[in-house]
Amino acid sequence: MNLSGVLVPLITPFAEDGEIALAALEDLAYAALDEGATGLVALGTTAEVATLAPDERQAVVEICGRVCRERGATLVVGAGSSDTRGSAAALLALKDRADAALVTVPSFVRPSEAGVLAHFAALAQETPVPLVVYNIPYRTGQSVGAATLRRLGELPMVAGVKHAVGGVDQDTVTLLADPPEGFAVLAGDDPFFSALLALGASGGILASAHLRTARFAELARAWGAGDVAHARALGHRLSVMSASLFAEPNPTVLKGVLHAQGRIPTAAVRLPLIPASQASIDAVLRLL
Ligand SMILES: O=C(O)C1=N[C@H](C(=O)O)C[C@H](O)C1
Repeated sequence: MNLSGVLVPLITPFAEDGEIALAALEDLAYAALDEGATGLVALGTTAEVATLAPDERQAVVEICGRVCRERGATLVVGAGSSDTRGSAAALLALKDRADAALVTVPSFVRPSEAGVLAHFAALAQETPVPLVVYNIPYRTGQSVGAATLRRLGELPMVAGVKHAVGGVDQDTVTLLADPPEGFAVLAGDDPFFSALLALGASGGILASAHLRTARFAELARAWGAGDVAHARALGHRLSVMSASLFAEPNPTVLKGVLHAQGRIPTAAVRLPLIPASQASIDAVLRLL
């Protein structure tokens, strides 16, 4: 398993009849890996996972798993909920189907940081695959500070964190100054990818990397190699594109752009998301 470089959380393309466009999904998966991504994330937020039926989720994981196996790439699968027992059951179902699970900090419940730690400690005892904690307080309503993130990173089956706090705050700097041994800190807010790499993040899980995948991979390599001048300039350019992609709720703009490029059959999203405006889509197309 490789939790460095760029992992692409795939969108779920829909056909005219509203069903998943499986062939287009497979094409996106191959394209991401062939253009330099180290892995894929199936069933992330970007996949509109909340709207997918169980059989649809299974089909997505099967396609992503097959493509990753063929390419020798890492597959991370989104799993779990705000219910610890239910999350443990969902993780058991990933045995032999994923290299790692992306597990969001329990949302809406706001269990306290001690509760978050207890949740992941319980999951770490039962999970058959390593866990990547998804820390995204502006979606979950639960903040997790650097001290708790360090303790999470010391749990035996916790391999990393997808860190998406909407900026570069003191906890981010503190964590990256001294992460636990073998604990991968992955940027989860696309516009801050370059900034987190500069601070020592191992990579990122980035919806934006459906586009210009090779350049995002190049950015990770440039920071890793200490090529600061190149990394800084490239990072600024990609960050502008990422910010435009997130001008409306993810993945609505991204889907509009992929459709305009002819890579997916429709730009459709499922409610409660609504399609992005043409102005937002055009703004990204102008930057490509
Ligand atoms: O699905 C994901 O994983 C991602 N989701 C984030 C979000 O929608 O908030 C964005 C990030 O690029 C990856």
